[in-house]
Amino acid sequence: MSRSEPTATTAEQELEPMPAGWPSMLRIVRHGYRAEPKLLSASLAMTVLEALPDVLVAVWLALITRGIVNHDRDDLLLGALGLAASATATWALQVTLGRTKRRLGDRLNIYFQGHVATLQAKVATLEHHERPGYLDRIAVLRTGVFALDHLFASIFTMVGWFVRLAFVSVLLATIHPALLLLLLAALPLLVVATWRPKVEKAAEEAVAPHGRLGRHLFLLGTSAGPGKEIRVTGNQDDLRARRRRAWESWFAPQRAASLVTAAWLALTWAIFGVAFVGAVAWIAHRPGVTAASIVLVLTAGSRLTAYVGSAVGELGFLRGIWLDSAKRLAWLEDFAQSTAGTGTQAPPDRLTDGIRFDGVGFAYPGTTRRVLDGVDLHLPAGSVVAVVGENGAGKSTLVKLLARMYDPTAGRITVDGTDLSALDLRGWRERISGAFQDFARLEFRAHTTVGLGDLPRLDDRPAVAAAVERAGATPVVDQLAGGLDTQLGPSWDDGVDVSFGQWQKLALARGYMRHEPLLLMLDEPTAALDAETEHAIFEQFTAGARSENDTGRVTILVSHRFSTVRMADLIVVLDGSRVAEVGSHEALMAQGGLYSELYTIRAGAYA
Ligand SMILES: Nc1ncnc2c1ncn2[C@@H]1O[C@H](COP(=O)(O)OP(=O)(O)OP(=O)(O)O)[C@@H](O)[C@H]1O
Repeated sequence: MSRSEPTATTAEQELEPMPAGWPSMLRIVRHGYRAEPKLLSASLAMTVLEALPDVLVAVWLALITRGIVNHDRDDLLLGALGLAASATATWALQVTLGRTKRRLGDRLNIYFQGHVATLQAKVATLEHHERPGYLDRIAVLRTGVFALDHLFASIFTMVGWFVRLAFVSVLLATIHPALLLLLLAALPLLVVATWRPKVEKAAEEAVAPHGRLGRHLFLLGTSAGPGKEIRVTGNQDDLRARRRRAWESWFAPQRAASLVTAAWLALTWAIFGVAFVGAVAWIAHRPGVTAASIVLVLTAGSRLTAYVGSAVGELGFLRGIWLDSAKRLAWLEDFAQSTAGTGTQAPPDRLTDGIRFDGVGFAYPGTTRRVLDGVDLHLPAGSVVAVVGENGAGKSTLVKLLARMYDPTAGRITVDGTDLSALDLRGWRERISGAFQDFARLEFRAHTTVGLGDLPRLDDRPAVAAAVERAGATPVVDQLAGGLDTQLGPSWDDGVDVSFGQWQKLALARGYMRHEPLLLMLDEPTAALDAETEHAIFEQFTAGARSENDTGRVTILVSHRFSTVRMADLIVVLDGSRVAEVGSHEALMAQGGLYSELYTIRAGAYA
């Protein structure tokens, strides 16, 4: 295996364990009951009822046999009528229950999709999108959520099989109590059936990173964008070999686990089979045994076998798929809750002092390397602050801490003297705004795409037009056939696509929508634009930031372009996770340190 490929355990390393299975399942059932109490109760009641006529078939067959052997017309008639009644009741219940369950399934499906989407949006941090182990959990849940309604179908079926098992056991006990020992013989089977999916799931989870890598490489090999690069570099064969290795590393351990558990299952089936044949032989050889009781043992026993088999299969599904989805959903609920933040203080209306970093250190969850260390900074109210540094110096991380996508692991950040973590998270997010290098392409009509930057002013056309103007996106909108009313995104009716840079300008306009933010974060929001355009946009912006700034807004600007950076009031130079220099362009140039060195190398190329 290549050193760059993931080891099987990396993803789940040091993650908090998933919640326990059965309590999670109970939680999901409670959700289902809250969402659809009537349909759920009706389905359960019918499931229990449905078991009775099915089991009684053994009794009717025994009666018919006794009627034939004894030439008893009453037994014969009763048995035949019972058989007909059982068949009719089974059919009627099956049809009604089938429809009810389908309706319940559809409704629960909609409910759970909404619930998972809401939970994902509620998670206040980015951790579940950035940490490999969480990505695995969410990826499985994303596909699993479409099947969560089946969990209920599975539970009903399970309940049905166990009710049948109980009925048939009573029936066997009426022939001879010793026949209940057959249930004991079924126990190892049920134990193995419960254990098997757990082992297979553990094997699946251990190799999940290989699966993710395989899918990633497959997408690389089959998508247009990477396709260009792969052909130019001639990497096809290497990628194909890596993908094959990834799939093999993913598949082989799972197959091994499956073979071992299948062997155990076969053994326990054999134990049950021997016990069943033994029970029939034993009953047949008992003195005074009647043909009717042999028929009863045979039919009840074979039904017992069928029920055990079905219960085992259903238990496997329940344990392997539904229990796992339930655990993931319960985890996501807990996770969303844990990231909600405990702060309650409202952010100030306007900044007077600004934002301070006191000894701030940060390591991404699940890692030990500090990507920010001992950061002391004062970002004065009303200022435009540029953050520069080499790739990986921690610029975006600093921005993420300010947006509270993560909390510092050491030190603290304060806003006008109040700890950022003491502020109500939602309240703080409502007072910040931003545009980022990895922006979202929101495929709506252009005015919505921009207006979503400030939900309360979504339909405020002048506000949208002003934001478009400030972001230098007016030419983009002018070029659209329907102006701000144009549908963006080629996959929609009348939808048009715009270039990467144009999407980025619209995203920047979205970032400018909030008119009174306390903090505006611009993390390389114009990286796709040429240096002159970026320069022009920020020249206009910084002039505005100084003249129309009633809230003491701090603007953080991350850029690699020194022609833009030099316009800032304050420049923070990050180097190897620490703040190397802070000051105005002139002061830093006079200092002759890292900034002046970088400026001299780079500025010539862009300014
Ligand atoms: N989600 C993450 N999990 C673990 N490490 C991360 C994560 N995101 C970033 N890092 C690491 O943190 C360090 C700082 O990353 P950051 O994105 O803040 O750098 P940057 O200065 O913005 O870089 P660039 O100029 O390339 O955008 C890098 O070494 C990066 O590998």
